[in-house]
Amino acid sequence: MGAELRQIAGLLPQGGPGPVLAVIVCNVLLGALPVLFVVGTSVMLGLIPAAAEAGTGSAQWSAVVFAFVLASVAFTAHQALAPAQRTLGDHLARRIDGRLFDRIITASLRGSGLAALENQHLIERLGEAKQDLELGMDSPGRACAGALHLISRGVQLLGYLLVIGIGFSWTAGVGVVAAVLMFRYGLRSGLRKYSESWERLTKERREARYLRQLAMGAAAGKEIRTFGLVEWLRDRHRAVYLRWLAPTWAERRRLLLWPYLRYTALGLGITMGVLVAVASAGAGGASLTSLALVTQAVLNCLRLGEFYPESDMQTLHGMRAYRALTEFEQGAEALRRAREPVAAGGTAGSGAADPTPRQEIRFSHVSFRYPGGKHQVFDELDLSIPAGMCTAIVGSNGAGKTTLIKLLTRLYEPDEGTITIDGVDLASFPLDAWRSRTAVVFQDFNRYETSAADNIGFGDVRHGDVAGDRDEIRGAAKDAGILDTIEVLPDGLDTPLAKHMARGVDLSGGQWQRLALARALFRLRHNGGVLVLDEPTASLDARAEARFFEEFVRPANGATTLLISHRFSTVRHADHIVVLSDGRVTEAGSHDELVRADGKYARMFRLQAARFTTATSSSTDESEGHG
Ligand SMILES: Nc1ncnc2c1ncn2[C@@H]1O[C@H](COP(=O)(O)OP(=O)(O)OP(=O)(O)O)[C@@H](O)[C@H]1O
Repeated sequence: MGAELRQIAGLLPQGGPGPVLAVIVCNVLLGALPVLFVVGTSVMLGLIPAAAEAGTGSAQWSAVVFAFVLASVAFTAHQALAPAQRTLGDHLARRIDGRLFDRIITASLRGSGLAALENQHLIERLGEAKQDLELGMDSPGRACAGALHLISRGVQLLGYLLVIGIGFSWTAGVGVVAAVLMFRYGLRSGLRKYSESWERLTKERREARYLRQLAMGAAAGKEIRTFGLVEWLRDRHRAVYLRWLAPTWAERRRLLLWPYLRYTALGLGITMGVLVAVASAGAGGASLTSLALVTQAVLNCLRLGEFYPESDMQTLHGMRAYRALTEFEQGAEALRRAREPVAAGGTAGSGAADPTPRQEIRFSHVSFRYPGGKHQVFDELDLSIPAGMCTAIVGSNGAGKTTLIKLLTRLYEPDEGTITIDGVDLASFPLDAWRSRTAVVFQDFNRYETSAADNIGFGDVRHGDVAGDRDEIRGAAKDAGILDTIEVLPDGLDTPLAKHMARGVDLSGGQWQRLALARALFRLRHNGGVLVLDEPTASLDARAEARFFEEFVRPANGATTLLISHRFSTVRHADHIVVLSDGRVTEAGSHDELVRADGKYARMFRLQAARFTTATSSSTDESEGHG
């Protein structure tokens, strides 16, 4: 508890002084009022015999009425304040969780590189933090509110200690408080151990969650049905769930039940002793008031040994998300320090601040391995990408083509070697200046759930209002061959591209790909100099693919284009073709040169051409049918 309370105390200021103070005051009152009620009712009880004798209107009678009013006010105020405890606590929790959401977003977006977001351990920690915060049941905000709610129980305990101590005996008061603390200790330590064992089963819970997600998603749903995986999925989920449930129940009995019973028995023993002492004091002539006072105080105290629903689980589990977030922040920071460029960049050695290539982009002796990765993706890679032309990169799966783009866009830095622009180290240009020159269509491009205009305008948000530059957006859409599709949507360029939004629609895979191309073109129109295309025709139909080079790559005139594709019908038109294999360039030249050289490129080309010829000779012109 100590470490958790320290973390909670460190987080509390995030809630703001006003809300924290309000929760504290509310809890102090909620703790004091029941004690006041006990005092009021006990005093009233003690005064009744004398008041009955003196009759109405006597001073004794007025004293009874005063004690009654005091007890009633205490009772009513407690009833009225109890909902405020929850409301104020909720408000504080939301404020603190809101701040942590900001931290999650900041931590995720921090830095210019991608290493933290591609690190399995860190991304899991981030996911855990996000999930607990989103659920909001045992979040750090709830832990803070829960810890402050403990004040109310603490004030009550202290009040009863004073009542028993003053009204009867300090030894009895300390004994009862000790019994209560013992109940609580048994309960809390059982809960804590259970919570630790729960965290040990994270792997099983994650797998069960993953299987549930598979069952509920449309994307996976297609394969699950067509491959007949329904039974497999159901059985697997049940098995994983039981694998997680069985030890959980065993632990519950071991960690929660037995310690709870042991400590409860001890606490009850002490309490019984105190009650017997109170009873014998009563027989020995103690006053009615002190007898009522002590009996009520002892019984109410006993109730404080129970589970606190407003605090216990929250303070035990709530800080899990905070720890996960802190771990992500620290891990990401360490990765960044080790692997990332200084985002502001340095000054270009040549004195030129503009990184637009005029002669070539060159990879010289570049070696690279992903952080924590087992194998070297590049080993002394040497590669020249001539400026103003289209260079195509081909290679088998896993050869490192996408990694090459990540290095070029400086999402990662080479472990060794340099990338230069016209002889100047790329790392010496300001990162923003370089990124603003590059337009990239990634293989797994984003599908933004916003309007079609935004989806294109995101290509260059620095151009004022994202969707404001309508003519340019239309121009880019036209060049990417998607304008006709957009114009027939319910609200044209303003149509939201998400089915769950009002008047929203979804596009086909190929239409989305054209939209991603339009986004890159929009950037080229404003700022580009380098165009990077990773599998840009993967979802295009045959006719669009055949025309892709002429209609899309050629018009990007003057841009230095890097094209990655497995489709040789696209690749063959490139000015320069490079074959990547085993982390190095094994062949380079024009299509004709490489075919003449009769190496790997020629073999891959012939293989695809032969397939195409066989396919087309055995069917009618299928491509026309899809156009
Ligand atoms: N984030 C990552 N962390 C660790 N290893 C990675 C990561 N991304 C890719 N790799 C590994 O790096 C190697 C190169 O991957 P890359 O995605 O660059 O290949 P590719 O040539 O683009 O493949 P494909 O043609 O299948 O798209 C592969 O062995 C892959 O497993």
